[in-house]
Amino acid sequence: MFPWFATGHMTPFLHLSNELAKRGHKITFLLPHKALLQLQHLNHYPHLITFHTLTIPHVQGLPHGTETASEIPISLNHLLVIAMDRTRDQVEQTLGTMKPDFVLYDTAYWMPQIAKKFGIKTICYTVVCAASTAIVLVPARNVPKDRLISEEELSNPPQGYPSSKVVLKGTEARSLLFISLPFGEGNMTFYDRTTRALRESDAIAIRTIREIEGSFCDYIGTQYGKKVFLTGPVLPNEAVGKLEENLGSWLEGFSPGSVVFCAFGSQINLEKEQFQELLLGFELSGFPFLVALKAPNGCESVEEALPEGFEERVKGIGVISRGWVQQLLILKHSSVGCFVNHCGFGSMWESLMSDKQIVLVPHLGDQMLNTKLLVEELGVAVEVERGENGWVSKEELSKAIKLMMDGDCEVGAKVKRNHIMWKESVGSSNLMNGYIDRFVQNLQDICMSK
Ligand SMILES: O=c1ccn([C@@H]2O[C@H](COP(=O)(O)OP(=O)(O)O[C@H]3O[C@H](CO)[C@@H](O)[C@H](O)[C@H]3O)[C@@H](O)[C@H]2O)c(=O)[nH]1
Repeated sequence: MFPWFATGHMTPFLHLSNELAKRGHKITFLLPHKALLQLQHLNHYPHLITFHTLTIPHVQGLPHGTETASEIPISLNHLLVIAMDRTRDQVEQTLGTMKPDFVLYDTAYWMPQIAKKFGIKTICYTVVCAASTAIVLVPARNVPKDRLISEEELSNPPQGYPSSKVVLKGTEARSLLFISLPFGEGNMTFYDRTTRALRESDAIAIRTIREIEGSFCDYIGTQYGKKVFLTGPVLPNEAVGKLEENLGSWLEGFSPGSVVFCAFGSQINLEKEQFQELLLGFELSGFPFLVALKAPNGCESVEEALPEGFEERVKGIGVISRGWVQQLLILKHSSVGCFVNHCGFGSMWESLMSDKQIVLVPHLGDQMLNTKLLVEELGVAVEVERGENGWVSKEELSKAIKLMMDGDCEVGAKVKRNHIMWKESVGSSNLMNGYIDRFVQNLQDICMSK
């Protein structure tokens, strides 16, 4: 396993490793040392899953010691990509020694080249929604070679794209403009790298299910002329561990379904004004709240960014966490009634599998498409209305929360009914196990083929 050095990528690769180990397979997981510290407790089969740490070279422009995407703002991601490229010799050496049957990777487009030398099959495993690959990263998407792609071009889906609902509108394409920006050795763009990673693999695998994204998966298969295997969402069955004591007893103090929980994953640093506006929105909603957001851009800490007098005003009813929280365990707590999140692919599945009402505030391109899947296709969530330039006002946030928390509101009730239905149909362990069993069979078939 060789995922991109970001939590949202390494975690699903590890969940898949656990499922493969559960079926008796042996896995070597390549990752930076710092990621090992964060992930090792999620390894449920230490006798079968071995972590192999890589030395991440320093790249000029990155803070010294950077090893993972969650340590840097998104604007520096391309430099970490260069650092990943420079681990190529270490990866090659490890593959040559281990000689696995397969290697699963996502962004390292050079993996098929080295794997072929040792007769190892390659699976390009994408852990974002199939819709985002289908709309941006297919050969039919014309990406200009001599200039940056425009917002308007990106808002037009490529020829044959199978949906008119799951598309990017207006300014939503803005966060994806970087795909045509050349960088690093060879001046490749993100589009070049990812399409090459997909094109040169022996097969493509996607962390999704046909029941939600079948048409997008078929489109990707046709575009690349390749087999597409699905693993399902590969969520751990149970949240591991115990909720941190202070937080647990704080939550216990509230009645069932009354607390709003908010988290925006591992990558988003908001602008300070937007960060403050959201906090004021939680206060305005009148519900108790627990917010886990990273310090905004330009601030060293969350404290420094709080609105004037905020903590005193919300004392007892509002908690603003100072770091990573146990999202899965919080989502299991009966006092939590609503989950406000960015709809990263991990959080999208975790929301869907929870019994909490879902309010979405997407920021990045794939998050916008995930949001469309939940809001437009499944009807299990609402998205907070944005103003000009993507601004989320406290009034709109509070309005969306109230809509979802009000038991008598028709919209909230409809969303809840749909959510229960989808949770039951896609959350069954039979369905999830069926996906993994078929995936293992797909791998075995590939192994047998020339
Ligand atoms: O305080 C926190 C915050 C997050 N999480 C967990 O961390 C994961 C976060 O994953 P995800 O929701 O996918 O968010 P990101 O980390 O932001 O994900 C990145 O990777 C995803 C692909 O997996 C993309 O969809 C996103 O756009 C990209 O930001 C989830 O399992 C959460 O449960 C915690 O446990 N505690």
